[in-house]
Amino acid sequence: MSARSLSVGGLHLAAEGHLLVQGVSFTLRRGRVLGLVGTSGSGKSLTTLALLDLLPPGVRQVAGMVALDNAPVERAALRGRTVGLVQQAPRGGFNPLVTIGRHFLETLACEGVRGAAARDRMQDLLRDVGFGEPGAITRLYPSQLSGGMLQRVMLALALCRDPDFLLADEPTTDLDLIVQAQLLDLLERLVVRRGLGLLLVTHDFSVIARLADQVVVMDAGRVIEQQPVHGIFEDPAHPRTQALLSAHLALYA
Ligand SMILES: Nc1ncnc2c1ncn2[C@@H]1O[C@H](COP(=O)(O)OP(=O)(O)OP(=O)(O)O)[C@@H](O)[C@H]1O
Repeated sequence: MSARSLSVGGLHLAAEGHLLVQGVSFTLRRGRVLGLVGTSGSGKSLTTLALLDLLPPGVRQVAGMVALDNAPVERAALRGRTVGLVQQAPRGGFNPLVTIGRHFLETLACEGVRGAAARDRMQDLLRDVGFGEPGAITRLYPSQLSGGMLQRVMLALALCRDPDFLLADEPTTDLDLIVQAQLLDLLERLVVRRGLGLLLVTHDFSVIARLADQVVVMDAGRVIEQQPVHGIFEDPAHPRTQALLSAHLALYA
């Protein structure tokens, strides 16, 4: 049965004796978007990776737990089937010597889906992320696709196992504004249509304003504020959130 919520509680991460993330807790709900925002180095990516036990070498979890519907779970077992992951800079996430179709077929084979069933599923997934003619895309190599197209392919690959939750770490960084807007529209459609619970990691308050329901603000490894999106913009409580918002408005308002 599908889980309704994915929580992280009391997460502490350390490297070389220093705490990098301290006491981070939040809950992601199906059909909702949780924005995780903060300056560069505030601990957003490490927190996201810790949810799936994918921390880089040298960084270890010293406390904390991950739970589905409040029941603690083995994090590695969540990968793919329960929780999908999309990261920034999609070109680095592909094998340049292998076609897009091969990427799908290998991922689906891990699920035991092969042959015509795998090809049908691949076409459906590519249509779901907005490719009108999926057959043309599957024959191409990663270098033949734009950054925005690759990000959509990455998204489709993350959806191969029909996860309940999606972690998207800076999914629109490095994309031009039009492609960014298209990708955010697509993510919103997936949340509504599939009932995905989306963790949207970003340093960009415009992205938060566009998509998030609930917002967690991190600074120097800690959660400094957590509230519904309108509260973050209309009545930010923490001075650091206020400073981040002012900096954003000075640049973009
Ligand atoms: N492999 C690592 N070993 C040691 N320290 C690390 C490692 N990866 C990240 N850090 C440190 O952990 C802290 C949090 O990093 P993290 O990448 O989670 O930040 P972030 O908020 O995602 O930043 P950005 O928006 O730039 O991606 C930073 O101080 C960073 O230097």
